[in-house]
Amino acid sequence: MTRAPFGARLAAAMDDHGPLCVGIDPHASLLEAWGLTDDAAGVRSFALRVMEAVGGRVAAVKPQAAFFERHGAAGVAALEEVVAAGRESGTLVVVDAKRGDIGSTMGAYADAFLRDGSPLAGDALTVSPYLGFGSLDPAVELARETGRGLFVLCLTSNAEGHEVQHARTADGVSVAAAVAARAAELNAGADELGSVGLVVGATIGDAAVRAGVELAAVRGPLLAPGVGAQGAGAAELAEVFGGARRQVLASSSRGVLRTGPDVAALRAAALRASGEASAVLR
Ligand SMILES: O=c1ccn([C@@H]2O[C@H](COP(=O)(O)O)[C@@H](O)[C@H]2O)c(=O)[nH]1
Repeated sequence: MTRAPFGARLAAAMDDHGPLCVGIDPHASLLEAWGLTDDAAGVRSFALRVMEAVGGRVAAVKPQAAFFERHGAAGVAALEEVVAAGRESGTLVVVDAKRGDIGSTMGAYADAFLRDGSPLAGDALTVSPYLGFGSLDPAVELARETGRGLFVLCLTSNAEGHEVQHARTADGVSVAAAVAARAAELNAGADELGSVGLVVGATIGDAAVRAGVELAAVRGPLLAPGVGAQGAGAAELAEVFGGARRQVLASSSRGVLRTGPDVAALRAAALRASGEASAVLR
């Protein structure tokens, strides 16, 4: 199937709907709060209700694969339904599975999440470069071939990320800066926004500056989890992203999901979060 590159599709979606990605994280506690069972049927109802509320109204959704996988095959089947619902509503789907492995195995992950015809293939996948950036090559190649995108973990929103991401290579460059530089190389030929993005937490304060990561130079999208439940808001987005703010896709899961299960309330929360992100990022 021929489709425009992910970066171009995401840029258009953010222009149309604002720079918000709604995370679909069916935590056990949220399932209980929504009156749903903590099993695959509950996860399915939860996720499809979020899609009903926000499909066609926000730039992207980000199902967190772990919350589906914890319910086995039936949970994974629910994730497949979310991917299909995104396709039907025209909302981009970023599957947050954070895959990363030796190249030969990475090829199999790429087949699962990035190959046309796979029921788990959304529009983009989160990947981990911490087995070496080159180990991601099979995913990079297949994503390019199929017009899909990648978000490579760079500066994550959790405090523990620091010990790996701020470590220095033999050249004195931080690991995060080396990851960002490799992503920038892959985006070199892109017209507007490239298709190889980074994950940069909205909670990291001045860490990009301290790690020498030149966010704008990446020329790809910057997925920014941490908005809402992890404490980041407009001020934090402005601080972290500065001159790269137009590349940012802010991501909020529990901040929106807590307002469910009412569809209208979920939709209102998502639109409010999208408006707040637009005010600072667009
Ligand atoms: O650095 C990262 C990378 C990914 N995440 C994921 O985003 C959501 C955050 O959920 P909230 O409820 O909005 O806190 C979750 O799926 C994480 O796995 C992240 O938080 N930080």
